Amino acid sequence: MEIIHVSAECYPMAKAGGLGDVVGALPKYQCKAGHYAKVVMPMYRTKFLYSNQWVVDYKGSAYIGNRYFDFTIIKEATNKLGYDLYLVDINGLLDREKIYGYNDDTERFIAFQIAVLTWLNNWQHQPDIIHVHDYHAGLIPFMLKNCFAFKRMAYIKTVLTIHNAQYQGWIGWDKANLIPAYDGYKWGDLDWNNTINPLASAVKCAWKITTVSPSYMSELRYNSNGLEDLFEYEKGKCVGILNGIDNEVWDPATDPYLTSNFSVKTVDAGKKKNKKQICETYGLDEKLPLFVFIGRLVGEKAADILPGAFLNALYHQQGKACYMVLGSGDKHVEWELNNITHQYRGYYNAVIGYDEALSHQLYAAADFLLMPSRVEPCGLNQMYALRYGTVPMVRSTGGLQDTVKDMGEWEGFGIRFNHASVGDMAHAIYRAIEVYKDKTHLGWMRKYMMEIDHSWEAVVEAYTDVYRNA
Ligand SMILES: Nc1ncnc2c1ncn2[C@@H]1O[C@H](COP(=O)(O)OP(=O)(O)O[C@H]2O[C@H](CO)[C@@H](O)[C@H](O)[C@H]2O)[C@@H](O)[C@H]1O
Repeated sequence: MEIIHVSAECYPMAKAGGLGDVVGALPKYQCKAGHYAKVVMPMYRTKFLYSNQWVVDYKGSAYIGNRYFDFTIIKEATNKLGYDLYLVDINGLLDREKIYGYNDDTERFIAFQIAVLTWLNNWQHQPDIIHVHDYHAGLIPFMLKNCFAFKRMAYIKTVLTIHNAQYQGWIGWDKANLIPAYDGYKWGDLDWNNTINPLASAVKCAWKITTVSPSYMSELRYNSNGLEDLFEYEKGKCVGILNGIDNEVWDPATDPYLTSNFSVKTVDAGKKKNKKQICETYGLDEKLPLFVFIGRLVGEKAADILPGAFLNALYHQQGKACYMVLGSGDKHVEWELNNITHQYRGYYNAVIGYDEALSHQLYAAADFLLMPSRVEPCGLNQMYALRYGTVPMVRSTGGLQDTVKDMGEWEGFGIRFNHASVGDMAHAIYRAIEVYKDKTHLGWMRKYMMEIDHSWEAVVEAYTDVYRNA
């Protein structure tokens, strides 16, 4: 099948979180399975753009509202990612340093979607599937079905994958003219609660919907930032498919970012070397268990409880553990997390920012990875942790409960807790410090975790079934 993935992120071109990881890997494994998968995304000014070769694939123009714009589609010249990567260059709109966070993000992503459809409309043939990811590409199913300019493609099957339903891309009706002319009777397919809601529109118009774990699929029917009734109504076309991870990128045996590579057989010694390097760099005690948090510092990840939880643990478990944070997001949380560094030197450190290399080093060095998420559609961090022999400590929600079994259960290998609260985290940290003393148990868990298969190879077939059903 020929599949076009449309997304705002794709690793290694541009990544702000897990969306980038998934869109960067799934097409590669679909191609390996015999499909012809491609990715099209905005052209941001990233390092990957400047360090690779590109060829022009298409030049076109379109309108967004009454603004005329030219665009160019360029293609990575060597197929080095294992699939064709296309970038949409719209001068002045998409060619920026960051992916999100501009006042005109609405215009940017609508123009991106119009450019993608204008490009596809000029193909001689039609792809089998247009696979859109999250709300940034969420207007495509509506535009294909209802915009006069794209009618020729109205029957191309569309699949929406929801990585995060918290963000829906709300647009006021005063900006409705940004969407190309469409059949006016169909305005309801754009609307949710008197607002244009790109995610809701995609849920209504896509032929099939997937979420990134089965538990999250059920959760959306009672917790989806206002779309609960819609998910209940559309449940017939929804499927939950647990994400995979790219075992080639995330492999402790070959990971170029690590001080010392290791495998299942050498995990204890390998982790020790990586931990030593991190502890030396960040002034921590390598003899103590190392707890790490990596992620966006936002409410969904329960980042707001981290400062309290760390202070509590640092006080009550004095001298028994070290903690390290890598993340960015809410400014107040960043400030609080930074502040602890001065109070508990030697036992705690924080790097505020985004650092891909350091994230790999931390998965390898840590003994425990904290994920107290309030909402976690799938979660990739815990799967990376498993692969690097790091015990995940997760709140029982979404994909976290689909992938982590508490060590109190038969063949359990992680630590689970029920509430995103300082109390629950304190208890979880206490349990972790206890198990750290039992080297036999810890060693068994590490080896067991590293052998769990979360590869994309095992997942690709589930997506193929969804495409076939569409
Ligand atoms: N400061 C930093 N420096 C370096 N790396 C950092 C970083 N902050 C985050 N990362 C990296 O970003 C990724 C985060 O992925 P997650 O899946 O945990 O969360 P996210 O909420 O972004 O993804 C959403 O989409 C994914 C994919 O479907 C779902 O798994 C998830 O539940 C959903 O919320 C990981 O690769 C992590 O290492």
